[in-house]
Amino acid sequence: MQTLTLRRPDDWHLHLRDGAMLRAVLPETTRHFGRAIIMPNLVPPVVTGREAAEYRDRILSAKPRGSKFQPLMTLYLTEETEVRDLRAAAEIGLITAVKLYPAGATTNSASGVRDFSKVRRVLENMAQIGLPLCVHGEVTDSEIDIFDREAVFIDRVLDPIRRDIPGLRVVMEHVTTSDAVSYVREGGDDIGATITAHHLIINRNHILAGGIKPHYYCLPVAKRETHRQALVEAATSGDTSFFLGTDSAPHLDAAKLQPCGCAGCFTATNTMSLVAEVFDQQDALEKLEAFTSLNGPAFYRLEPNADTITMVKGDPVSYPDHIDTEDGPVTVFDPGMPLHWRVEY
Ligand SMILES: NC(=O)N[C@@H](CC(=O)O)C(=O)O
Ligand SMILES: [Zn+2]
Ligand SMILES: [Zn+2]
Repeated sequence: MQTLTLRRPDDWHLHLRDGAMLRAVLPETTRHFGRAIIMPNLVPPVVTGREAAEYRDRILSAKPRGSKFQPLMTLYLTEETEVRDLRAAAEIGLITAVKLYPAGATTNSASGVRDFSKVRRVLENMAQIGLPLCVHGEVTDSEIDIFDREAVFIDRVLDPIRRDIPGLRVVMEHVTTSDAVSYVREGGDDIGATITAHHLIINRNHILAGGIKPHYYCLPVAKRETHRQALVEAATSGDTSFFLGTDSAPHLDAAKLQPCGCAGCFTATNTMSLVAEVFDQQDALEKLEAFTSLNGPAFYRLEPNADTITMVKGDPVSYPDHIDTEDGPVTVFDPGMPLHWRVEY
């Protein structure tokens, strides 16, 4: 039997939501992960230090008994974000990063940034104190094709910001293109990128060919196969700039299975099996720990988790096809292929 022992993994991009959804999805993450960067796109968003502290407390109260899981909080950057509040939250270790959503780019991003000159002072302060900016990297202009929005964002928004504010530490979240992979690979120590499990597995055909698959629809939308291959190459290369951020984004099935369904794949339940399968297929299992457990902490200047998990290879693993919440089911991401690695308890 093949086994693999890894430092306990972290999730550097996670949506937990709130209320009934939080209670239902949190155990799916705490089962395997030590820490996670918690996305602030609640309704209304988590904008101030006080709101982040309150949200952190709600997460801690929903945590399964005995779990040592640590939520790493973020603030949602708006044009009104106050430098003083942000610096105070960073100083006491309440927040680990700040999240930039271009207004209108994705789920619950209406309060995001429209005019980047309005957040310049905040970004300068973040550069001074080394507080990372997590970025949803897509332009929102309706005339830009949805498959080009990430690449155009790099040229028109991200690169100018990074030139303007040297020393700003940036995580390009959920990268989906070879353009982003190259930009991050050549971008030096102040830029990293998260890659999701689902973008390592699906390309745009999986969403559209042979019938539309709402559960594969997420933002940034999966691109053509050559881009998926670039992501797999980056993740399995061992390059320290790339680390796991699941972007596990639960939505009720009732909200996804609509004429205008919302964006997000829910992968918290089977992430480690998904990612291990991809690495195994690439003959790169020796690089799995770097991607899931070491590169992320190194970028965020934190220690890796002290404890480990063990994964075991065997007969195909089965997962529930959905989890139940008080408000209805949430479908678990189906990779469309057997998964052979499971986390042992
Ligand atoms: N990824 C998604 O498709 N959706 C995320 C938002 C995001 O991460 O962009 C969500 O909050 O549902
Ligand atoms: Zn996003
Ligand atoms: Zn997300």
